[in-house]
Amino acid sequence: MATERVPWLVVGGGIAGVTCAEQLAVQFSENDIYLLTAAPLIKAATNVRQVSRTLEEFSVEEQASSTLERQHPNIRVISSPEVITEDGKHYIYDRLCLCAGARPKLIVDGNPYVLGIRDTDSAKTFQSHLAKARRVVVVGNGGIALELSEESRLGSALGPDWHEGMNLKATQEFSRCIHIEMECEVQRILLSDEFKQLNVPAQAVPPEWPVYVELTNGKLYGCDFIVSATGVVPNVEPFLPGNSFEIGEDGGLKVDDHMRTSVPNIYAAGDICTAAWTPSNLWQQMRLWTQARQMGWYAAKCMAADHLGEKIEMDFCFELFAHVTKFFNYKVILLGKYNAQGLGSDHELMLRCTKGLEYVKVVMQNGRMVGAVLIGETDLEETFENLMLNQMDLSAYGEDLLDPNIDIEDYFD
Ligand SMILES: Cc1cc2nc3c(=O)[nH]c(=O)nc-3n(C[C@H](O)[C@H](O)[C@H](O)COP(=O)(O)OP(=O)(O)OC[C@H]3O[C@@H](n4cnc5c(N)ncnc54)[C@H](O)[C@@H]3O)c2cc1C
Ligand SMILES: NC(=O)C1=CN([C@@H]2O[C@H](COP(=O)(O)OP(=O)(O)OC[C@H]3O[C@@H](n4cnc5c(N)ncnc54)[C@H](OP(=O)(O)O)[C@@H]3O)[C@@H](O)[C@H]2O)C=CC1
Repeated sequence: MATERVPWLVVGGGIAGVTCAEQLAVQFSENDIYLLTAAPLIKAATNVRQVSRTLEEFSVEEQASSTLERQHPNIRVISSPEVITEDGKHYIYDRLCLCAGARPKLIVDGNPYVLGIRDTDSAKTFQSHLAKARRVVVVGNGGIALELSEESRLGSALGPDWHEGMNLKATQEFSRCIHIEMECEVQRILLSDEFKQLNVPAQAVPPEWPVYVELTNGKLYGCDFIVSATGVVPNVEPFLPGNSFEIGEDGGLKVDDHMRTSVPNIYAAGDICTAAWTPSNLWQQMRLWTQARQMGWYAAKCMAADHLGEKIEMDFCFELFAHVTKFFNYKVILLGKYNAQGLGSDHELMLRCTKGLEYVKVVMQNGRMVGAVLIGETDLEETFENLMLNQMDLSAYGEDLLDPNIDIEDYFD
């Protein structure tokens, strides 16, 4: 078997892997950085804009690997799926960072009527199914479900604006309405033959669909196909044989505050990893593009620091959870414990809403602001971010905090 010794090896051409390789390439310009990826195209963050101390916006571009190699002449991209690659080459590394992402967690595996959306190929499959569909059932209540309900049109993980430029049109009948079933789960999925054996009266559910979902609230819906938008599972399997990685509860490779896995000299970043350090009170891991970039960058800094025997502080971006995105064409900013995650009943909520314009929710605990959801052009992100980072006691301000007649920015300057 051909063996090559490489100082720096990064696996995965998604945002975490590419950011990590780019950072190493800048820091060690005299070394070759090897980026190994299964897909022919890589993902790069472009037009990065710092919105505030912890919030950043950027576009994600799918690029040929040659573009990355042109920008960083010391990066070598190898299109192959393993550290022992398909063509039999064996890479021995000094330090390795695993950034192989995650895949959709489907409600059932192996059912041809149940689709997940992750990469360009799965989005295309979804698009072709949708073109012929009269009715689609979307299972889940997260990012993808929200984006799908927004438009009845509808390699590496897709990300912001993944549906732009895709003709995601269903048949006319489907375009007419969105029906939401709350507080229930899918009990079972029936193919049309199985459904027929139930002898359901025709007027209750017209027996004309290829697949049916039975919900825990007793309702039964027929549809052309089901989208399982129910989160992701980290892609750890290819790396487990022969290694003793510690695995987190959510199936990711556990990493410490230096992005180190439990195996010496192997780091991990992005969707594949589980943050196993004690987090700041205002940060939580979510498998997002933003965090993939931050972790990829920070992993490279940690690999470099360990190599040089230097100390490194936890990066500031892990102080406060901050995510900016768009839903229904509204700017959406999520800060800190925006959904009162982990706070139990020990919190208060304050709301301000102007229909069609803005929605502001803050989460307070012991008079301190610990989380916020800002929808629309509220212009409050920087002030709220500071209030959360400072943990200033705001009890005296009460509901004035959200009074639209008070210029809160001046107030706390
Ligand atoms: C439909 C959709 C919309 C999304 N929208 C948003 C959004 O608006 N905002 C946001 O912040 N996040 C969004 N996300 C989440 C975001 O895309 C992911 O969190 C992010 O892309 C994770 O980056 P990553 O680099 O860790 O993994 P990935 O982007 O999945 O990259 C993994 C890379 O590893 C390679 N790979 C996998 N296995 C191997 C192997 N065995 N050997 C070699 N290479 C391998 C893959 O080919 C790929 O290049 C969205 C996700 C989806 C699916
Ligand atoms: N604009 C953005 O920022 C976007 C981000 N993304 C990211 O892409 C990834 C994939 O998105 P998505 O699949 O929507 O994942 P998310 O993690 O966003 O949401 C998964 C949803 O599925 C629900 N769920 C989990 N298991 C089941 C089940 N068995 N039956 C019914 N519901 C279930 C969860 O409910 P519960 O909460 O109760 O557990 C949750 O509401 C995520 O990392 C997401 O953050 C995707 C699209 C847009």
